Amino acid sequence: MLAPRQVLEQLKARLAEGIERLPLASARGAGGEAEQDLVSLLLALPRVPSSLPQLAGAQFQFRHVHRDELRAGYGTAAEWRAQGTDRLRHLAASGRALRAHWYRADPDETGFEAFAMLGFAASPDPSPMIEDHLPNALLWVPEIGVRASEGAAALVLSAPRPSTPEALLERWGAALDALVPSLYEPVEGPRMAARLSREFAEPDQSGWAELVEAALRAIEADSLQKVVLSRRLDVTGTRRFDVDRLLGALSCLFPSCQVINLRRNGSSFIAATPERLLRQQGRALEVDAIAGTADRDQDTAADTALGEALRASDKNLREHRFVIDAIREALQPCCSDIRAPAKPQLMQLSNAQHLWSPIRAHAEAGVDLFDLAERLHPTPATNGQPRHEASAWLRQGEPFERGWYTGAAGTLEPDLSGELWVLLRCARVCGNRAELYAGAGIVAGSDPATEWDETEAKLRAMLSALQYA
Ligand SMILES: C=C(O[C@H]1C=CC=C(C(=O)O)[C@@H]1O)C(=O)O
Repeated sequence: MLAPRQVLEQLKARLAEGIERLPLASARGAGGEAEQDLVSLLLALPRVPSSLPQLAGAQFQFRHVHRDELRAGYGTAAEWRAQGTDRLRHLAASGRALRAHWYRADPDETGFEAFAMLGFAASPDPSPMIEDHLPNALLWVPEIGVRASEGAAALVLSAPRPSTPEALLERWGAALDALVPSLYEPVEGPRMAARLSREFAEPDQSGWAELVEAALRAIEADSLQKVVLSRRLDVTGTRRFDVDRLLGALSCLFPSCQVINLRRNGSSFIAATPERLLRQQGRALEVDAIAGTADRDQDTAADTALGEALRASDKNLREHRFVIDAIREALQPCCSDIRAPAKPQLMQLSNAQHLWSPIRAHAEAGVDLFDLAERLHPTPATNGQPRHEASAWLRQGEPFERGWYTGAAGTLEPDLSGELWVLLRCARVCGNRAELYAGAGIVAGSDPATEWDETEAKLRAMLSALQYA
């Protein structure tokens, strides 16, 4: 097996030759310079990375253990930000312009593609409080991307053009020096469990009960059918949280979830989410409807009984049905062959089990990830039904801003297909502080105390991992 130094030397030796294959002069004439031209060079990595290091500066990571997939991005080759109700339309315009001007070379025939990160906060409303960490909505092409699946891996080096071979050799050479040796460092194991102190909860349990009662009154009055309420919990640890270890612990505890890290301006937004907003591959779509939750039990018979009770629960099935119906309605105008299973399946995680309906559909020609995100987000799994009434009710009723919690993030391919995950089971982590978020769907028949316990179970996902980070 090649040593990290040899991997770096091999990549650097191939850099100049790879750069020669890129068209570096701008092909655009006068008047066509408003949007960004990009070049990307893909280089095979002779070894799959064992770790994704936390380097200084902006970076993102997506790792899914069961799917054996990882994607990471470091630094910035290009980015676009947007906010307000048209945020996705603005980013779509940039993405569509980029699609026609993104030149890629894959001299090693890795078969991988270049990629960008697309993500956005729960609400399109601009917020200075959140802006200092992540902008409201962001399309971000990293300077150096890492991509691995099924035992193969590649680096994707990207830069704006026009450029020169000398400039790229210097810039990408430095980026490889900073990243490659640390891709093969041994993964740090978990530490002894640290004590976490609960510092601040919004709402507290009695405020939560009032909020649930108010939601039930709105449902009784027929102005809402479902609304998803959430809470924020701030904790401090007895030591600084180590983001690498935290991501490792989450991947270990939740191997069927997408573990995400979005790091900018000194803090990390971290999630281990079971819910995919959508995956588009060509014209094939997969969308998850996840809603309806029960606890787990260490005793197998008791655990099975909890799962069976969940699948038979009228309240949970109604909560779930709103999500399926809204997804169908959102996809109908631009998709055909929309198929949902007759009955929801059970998705079992280490802290909770959910009702889950994987929905499949076929997108019409020309429909891309931006269109689909705009139509689907937010589903009643995180917002409510009807959509606009539930958003308006939450804006008035919820005592804090959700920020990126219940927003979405994922990766976009140059053909504008890709994958987005709903940002659940998440925390914003900075030093020894973490802000955690969790919510629960309220429908007629919901009980405030049971819903509180459900949010506690959801918070446990991140709390248990933070202890070992
Ligand atoms: C809003 C959250 O979960 C959603 C996703 C799955 C199950 C849910 C539920 O049963 O209420 C929620 O709709 C959260 O985890 O914060």
